[in-house]
Amino acid sequence: MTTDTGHLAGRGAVLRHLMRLTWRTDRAMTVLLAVLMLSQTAAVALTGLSQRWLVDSVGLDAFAGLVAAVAAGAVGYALTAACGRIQANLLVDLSDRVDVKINEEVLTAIATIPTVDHLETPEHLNRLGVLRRGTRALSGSAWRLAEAGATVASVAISVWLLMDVSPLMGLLALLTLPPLWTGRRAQAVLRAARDACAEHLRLERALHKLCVDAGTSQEVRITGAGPVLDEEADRAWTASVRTVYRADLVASCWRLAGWVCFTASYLGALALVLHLVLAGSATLGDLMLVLSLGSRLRSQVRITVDSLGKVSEAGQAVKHYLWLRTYSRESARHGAPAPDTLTDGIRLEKVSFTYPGAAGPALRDIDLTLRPGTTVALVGDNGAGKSTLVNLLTGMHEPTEGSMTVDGVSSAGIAPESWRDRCSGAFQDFVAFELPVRESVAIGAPGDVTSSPDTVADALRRAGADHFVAALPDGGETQLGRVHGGVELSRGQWQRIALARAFVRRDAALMVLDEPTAALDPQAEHDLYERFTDETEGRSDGITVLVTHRFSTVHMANHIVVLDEGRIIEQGSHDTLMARRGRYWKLYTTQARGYALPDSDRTGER
Ligand SMILES: Nc1ncnc2c1ncn2[C@@H]1O[C@H](COP(=O)(O)OP(=O)(O)OP(=O)(O)O)[C@@H](O)[C@H]1O
Repeated sequence: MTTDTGHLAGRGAVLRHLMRLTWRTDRAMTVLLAVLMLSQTAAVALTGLSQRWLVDSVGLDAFAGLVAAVAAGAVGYALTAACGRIQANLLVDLSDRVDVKINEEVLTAIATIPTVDHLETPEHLNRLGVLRRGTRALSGSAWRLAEAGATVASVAISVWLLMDVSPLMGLLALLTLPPLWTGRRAQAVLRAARDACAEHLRLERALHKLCVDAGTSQEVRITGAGPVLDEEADRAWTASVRTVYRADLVASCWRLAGWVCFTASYLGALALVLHLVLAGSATLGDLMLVLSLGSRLRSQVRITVDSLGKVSEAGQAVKHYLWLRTYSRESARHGAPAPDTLTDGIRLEKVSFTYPGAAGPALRDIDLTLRPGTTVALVGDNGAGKSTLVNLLTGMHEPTEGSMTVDGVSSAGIAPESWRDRCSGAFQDFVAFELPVRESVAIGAPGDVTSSPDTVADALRRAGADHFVAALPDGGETQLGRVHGGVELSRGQWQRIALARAFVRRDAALMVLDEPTAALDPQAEHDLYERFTDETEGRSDGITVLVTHRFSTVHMANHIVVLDEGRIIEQGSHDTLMARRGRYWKLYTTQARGYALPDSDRTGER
């Protein structure tokens, strides 16, 4: 009960918020729409009344009354037709604009949640999918509700006029109940189906995207996986269509049942008035009124059912919107600002982490100290937990157990956006920002004064991108990316731009380089890290965390951490770990042996 009340209060708050949003979007149009809606309600009453006057005046031979009735009917009809058309057009336009604002709100909420858990949990992704598809319904929901309210008012007027014929006609108001109730049942069935389809629709979109996306379609074509993916996507689509189809069928049965009740009761009402007319206690005008208002009542109830249906559709989006707001509020952390310079560094004590919904932890009992001014390399087999550890350090995930401190302050007590401002990073799956070169690099420190042309040029140089950028048609101002008619780069060149983006924030407290040179050749990677190590040698505050599988690079790090199945199995300097002849030694010597020249080649060299 309390939950229901809270839920209703939440829905009320969302509705008020939507109304404010509509009002702020266009006040004049909001007022105009409200006036049009009221005019339509008045027009309904006027049309009904005019029909009654008309028949009564014919009976009484009252010419003036006849003219007045025709005039009132004409005004009522004109009002209904004109207002309805204008209202529909304006509503589409205003809803479109409110939709843009709601989308902005939703995307901002999704993007500003400090961690990325919600983007990796299927249940949350389904909710976000339904919400994103439902923003259009949300944007018009306040109007739909107003429309339903106005129609209910016109139903009340119709019934009041009918009661003039006979108080028994008041019972006609009850006619509206079955279609309204069954309409609600139908909507509940459709809502459940939409929720049930979310997973299938998400899968279908993801699979079809793989086939048409420029980045993935090449592999899909070469491997010939297209038809298999297409078939899988079709299966997901068919499952979704079947669910909706079944729900449509059930919903139609509910609606039909409601209208059968309505029609039966209406015919009963007509029979009653006919009986009254024959008995002389009602006029032909009354019969005309019942005929006219009765059929009008039917269209009013249909509009109300439709409007409430749209409100209910929006209600489903509201449910997920409320969840997003609550989730975003509960995840928000307003901690202290991150330290300007690190003195103690980052410490992890007994840290474990389990991905949402995962069976077991990806990291267990991690004890690690990252000292300022050092480069720490994370090594280990695929799936050992290196990227997960990087994600914890940057705040993309929070430890599920243990503690992480930055200069002695718990990471949970530091404002996430402040910590992110102190981090920079380059990744294997980098983003190719299709912007002019300078912007594509400067975006690494947005709003930062250090992103001046000189700083960008320096970052490009450190990333080894200066030579090819200088050769571009407009140098640093060259537009990148063929989608915008710019210059297309090779994957390695794109990766160097991504590295420059990481380097542009020179004062980063934490720089994570998670296999950011996978697209570079080994020599280029070696040169890059050598230059990078030389340049950062004098820096006493920043921490660099490096993930790479190339041991020629790893050995340059001050501290090396070896992970295996989510645990740290060794850590120390290159020399210490080599002397220990443990896993690091084994990995290093195996790779070194792979690069060593056979004796015959050495002889040839000499
Ligand atoms: N988003 C996720 N949800 C659930 N499990 C995940 C997720 N990402 C990674 N994992 C799991 O966590 C474990 C560690 O993965 P992680 O990506 O950290 O390994 P890694 O050492 O970086 O591997 P690689 O060298 O292949 O990049 C793996 O078992 C992986 O299956």
